[in-house]
Amino acid sequence: MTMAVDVVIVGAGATGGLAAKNLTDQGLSVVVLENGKRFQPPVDLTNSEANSKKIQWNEPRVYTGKHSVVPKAGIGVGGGTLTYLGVMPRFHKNDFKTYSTEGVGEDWPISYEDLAPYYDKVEKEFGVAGDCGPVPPEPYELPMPAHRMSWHAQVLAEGARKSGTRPFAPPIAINSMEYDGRPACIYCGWCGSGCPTDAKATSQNTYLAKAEKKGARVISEAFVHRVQYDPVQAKATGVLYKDADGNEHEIQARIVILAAHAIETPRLLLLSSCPSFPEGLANSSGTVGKYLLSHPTWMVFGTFDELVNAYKGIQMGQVMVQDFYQPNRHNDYARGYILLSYMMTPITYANLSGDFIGADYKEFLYDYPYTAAWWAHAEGLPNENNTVTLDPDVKDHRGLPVARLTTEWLENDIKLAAAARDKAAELMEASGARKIRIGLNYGAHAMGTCRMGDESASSVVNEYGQTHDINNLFICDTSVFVTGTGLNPTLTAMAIASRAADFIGEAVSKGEL
Ligand SMILES: Cc1cc2nc3c(=O)[nH]c(=O)nc-3n(C[C@H](O)[C@H](O)[C@H](O)COP(=O)(O)OP(=O)(O)OC[C@H]3O[C@@H](n4cnc5c(N)ncnc54)[C@H](O)[C@@H]3O)c2cc1C
Repeated sequence: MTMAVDVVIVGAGATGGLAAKNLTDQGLSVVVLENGKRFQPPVDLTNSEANSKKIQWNEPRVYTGKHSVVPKAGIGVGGGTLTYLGVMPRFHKNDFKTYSTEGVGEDWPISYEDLAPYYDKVEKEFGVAGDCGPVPPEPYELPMPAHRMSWHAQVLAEGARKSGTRPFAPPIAINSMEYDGRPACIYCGWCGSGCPTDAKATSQNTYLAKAEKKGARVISEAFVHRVQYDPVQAKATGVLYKDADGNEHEIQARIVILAAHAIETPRLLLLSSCPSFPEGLANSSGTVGKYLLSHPTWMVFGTFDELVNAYKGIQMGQVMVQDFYQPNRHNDYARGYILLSYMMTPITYANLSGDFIGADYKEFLYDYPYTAAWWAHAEGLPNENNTVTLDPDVKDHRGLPVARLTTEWLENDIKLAAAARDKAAELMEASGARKIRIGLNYGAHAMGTCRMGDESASSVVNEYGQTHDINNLFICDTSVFVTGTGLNPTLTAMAIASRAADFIGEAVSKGEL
């Protein structure tokens, strides 16, 4: 099958869905291609932890390097938002200027002020509840009030307050009241397995649903394996994809947008090498796949004499501490960290235990209903050697090389994460835990790999996600991040995508694209 449209978007996740809605509203014909299936959450994703296997990226990848990274990627119409936990804080002003403020990382070509109107817009369109907290980038209001803290969050907040910090209910994209036609949360605790009530905002139940009503087409089980390039026009001309039966299709488009997340977007560019771009499409800088960012994190568990039943309620972020986020020159590390409440369903709890074994492990499992948990979440600085490349040996079921991830934390990352872990343990003790256990240490989230910048020699895209090399090829997912910050990434990725979509619409109306 061959089809011709104005815009083809690869990936129906957080940013792809948003771009589809925005560009459809601007009158463009849009097709979104998604590798995963289309689920009906109330039917397909009800009350089973095993569901997360259906909606988390489940194709092979190769992990190398000294430290482990869990890219936290989704699959299916809705992408990562099907399984994410909805914590949606704004980045801070100095997050965009780490080099000028602390001499580490790099400055972004955009500032907080560039994104502020888009943060505001996305929070309203998507539906975010909560407070901006005691140290926001600027005071701001969210469209829904905060959720009442669960008992788990109250236990953690009490210790945090006793220790002199200011815990608060952070922004979270789960309805605290009926909003935009979706119901209020019933606190069933299945957020990560796919919200069965639609109270959690996903790309599927917000942007994509609206885009499809206006004529956008979302094709699921469509794996894009090549972006087509015409050297005569110096333009991307569309994409090739394989359907579930392995049949080949082509979509021709004036504009190609990659929104496949920070692992699959660079993989696709590397798979799309051609005589004009032998090292990967739009990779004249050689930076496609480099500077893979993630958050160095530790799980910190505290077990109490009384039942906590932390699995009741929203899984993550019913309480956050951001008092240690601001850089402080008295620290022996740069940047900052946050603490987030995080209690998971039983199998994930068992997996996040780290290396407890034998009787210790048995006791840890037994303690589940008595246990509270902080997720200590720090910033990992950009490192050119942290990469996504094509694995030379392992192929997917289509015969295509899979992504190979290489990661190593450097000294600052390790020190910062350790400070976050120790602070979480201190707060847990102040809450009255009788036993504190340090669980898994891993790199969470995936960002970077096609970073934005003003210089075409050292970055892949400009501030609007437009590749320096090919003016009708855009990237609008978390791969464009320059630094990872210590905060959850999705709201910022969506704000960037919203700004990129406005830029594309304007360029089209001026006849520039
Ligand atoms: C368990 C979990 C919890 C999380 N919790 C939070 C949280 O609380 N807060 C937060 O900010 N973030 C959270 N995240 C991360 C969040 O999901 C991602 O940051 C976000 O979804 C990234 O958006 P994206 O548009 O870049 O990519 P995604 O939303 O991942 O969408 C990319 C889509 O592209 C598809 N795709 C990939 N390759 C191809 C291809 N070649 N052809 C066709 N389709 C393709 C994928 O299947 C996927 O659906 C969490 C993630 C997980 C897994």
